[in-house]
Amino acid sequence: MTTLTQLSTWQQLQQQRTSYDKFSLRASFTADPGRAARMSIKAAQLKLDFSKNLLTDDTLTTLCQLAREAGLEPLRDAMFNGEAINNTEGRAVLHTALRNSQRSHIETETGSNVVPEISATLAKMKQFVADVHQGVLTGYSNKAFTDIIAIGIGGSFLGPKVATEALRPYAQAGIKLHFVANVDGTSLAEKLKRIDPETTLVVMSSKSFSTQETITNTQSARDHFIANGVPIEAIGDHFVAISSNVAAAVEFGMKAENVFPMWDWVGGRYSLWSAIGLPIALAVGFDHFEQLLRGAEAMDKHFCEAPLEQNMPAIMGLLSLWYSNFFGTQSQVLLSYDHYLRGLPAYVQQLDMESNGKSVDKEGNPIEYHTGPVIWGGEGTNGQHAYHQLLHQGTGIIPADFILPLQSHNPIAGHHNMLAANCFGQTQALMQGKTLAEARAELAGQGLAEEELERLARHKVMPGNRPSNTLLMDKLTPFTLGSLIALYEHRTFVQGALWGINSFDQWGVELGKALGNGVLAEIEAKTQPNQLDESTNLLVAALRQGHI
Ligand SMILES: O=P(O)(O)OC[C@H]1O[C@](O)(CO)[C@@H](O)[C@@H]1O
Repeated sequence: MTTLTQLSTWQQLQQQRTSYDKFSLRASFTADPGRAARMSIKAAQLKLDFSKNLLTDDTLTTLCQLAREAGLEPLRDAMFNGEAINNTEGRAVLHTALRNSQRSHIETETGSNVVPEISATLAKMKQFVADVHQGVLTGYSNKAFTDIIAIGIGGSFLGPKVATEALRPYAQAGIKLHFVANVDGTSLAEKLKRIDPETTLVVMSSKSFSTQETITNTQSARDHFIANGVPIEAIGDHFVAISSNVAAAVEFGMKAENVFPMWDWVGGRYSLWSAIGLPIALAVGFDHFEQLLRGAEAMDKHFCEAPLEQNMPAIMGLLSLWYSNFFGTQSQVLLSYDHYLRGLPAYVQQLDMESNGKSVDKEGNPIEYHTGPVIWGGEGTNGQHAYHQLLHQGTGIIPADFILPLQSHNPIAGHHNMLAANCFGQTQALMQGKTLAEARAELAGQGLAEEELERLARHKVMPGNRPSNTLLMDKLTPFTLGSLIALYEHRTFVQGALWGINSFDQWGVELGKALGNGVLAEIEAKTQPNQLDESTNLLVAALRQGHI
């Protein structure tokens, strides 16, 4: 089998890479007035400007050829068609089916059509949301729900949390959402302080129904509710669940009709489109949740139909590979120039790092190139007063995605133009940098004496040539949010597909969970003491004593 690095296009890219030592983005823009218009794509109500990348037309063509040679398109089609591309778990990967309003038949590898159960679940969610909002479903005392505590972790938390935060302008009046993920009791306790159990609904989300944090938080919330007036026989009115393990949820005390299904063919970090999105629908209404699905569906269509040279997720994935494997970059930064999108970096962090943090290929062979980058980021303009210094003048290249809605939901005079100017100005500064001559001229303009000017000039030099994408949308809406999240899902897929890894398992998190259970047994003195390594034994002993 030909490996990625043996492909002829990989070798062409290696040759092309050498010419980038002399490549200047600033000069490219001067020499080529059509660069930005040509290196821009509009799809699914998003616009990507990728012209501020270390990229020539030739390299773009070669990268797309690499994708073709590596079989990206057939693998993409296999995913959309329900083939078991998650080969270590023998599962289909069908989160895209959850938002497909066109097809009535999508089969998993076992031959079962998933569409009817998706439709039935959406209908059930719609009814449930309407019943909660209209006060048809109430707590034990027949008072309407005012608060929802959503308990879940990882993919059963980040999607609902980030989408609910992002869609705040569409919030349903009279309903407050609270998210609890961490097993740190403080997280739950702080939320419980803010709610009245009598008018609070708990939505527990756990695909497996075995995740320690989620089970423990839900049990403790149930204890709190019972201790604060909710009759034990009414717990089923206040607790609902989303899980692929319906039996376990019912055993826990949920009413069977209030357990929403999840399926093996939806990965946790790809699950916000399923019933795991119930907290989103409760927060913003089912119609807006449907719009979120439509936005993602529009991006799916684009990903499936656009030629690679005009394909937003493909180009973003290829750029990621270009930097990781040919420039040695280790991380990528996401900069949301929208307060409502402040959680997106954390969402994409899980999506990408849990998917592509792998070092063997699909057959288990060690791979010889760098895979999943570290994903991090935050909210513009805060980052400009913190870590942007490293982006501009640090020793390494950190490719950046800048995300900006053109219209604000809160157009307070002047603010949005300043926000946008900061966003665009940062991409410009990263791209063009500042030469030594420019630094000198600037200092001379400030009237500095020659010696002082020379002393400072080198500190003011900015190398430039620092790559960035700019993603624009008219406005942050449920549709554009869906499209944006699906874009990052598919970017992640493209990278994993090219690297030949399985982006849909996460075995790496299992060892920590298993060892954590062993440590807990020691802490609770259920096993012989001092069975662990010396360092961990001493840590456990300190905890038991309660002081250092
Ligand atoms: O929904 P569950 O089964 O509680 O799992 C929560 C999370 O734990 C993981 O399995 C591992 O961290 C994630 O992939 C998943 O989203």
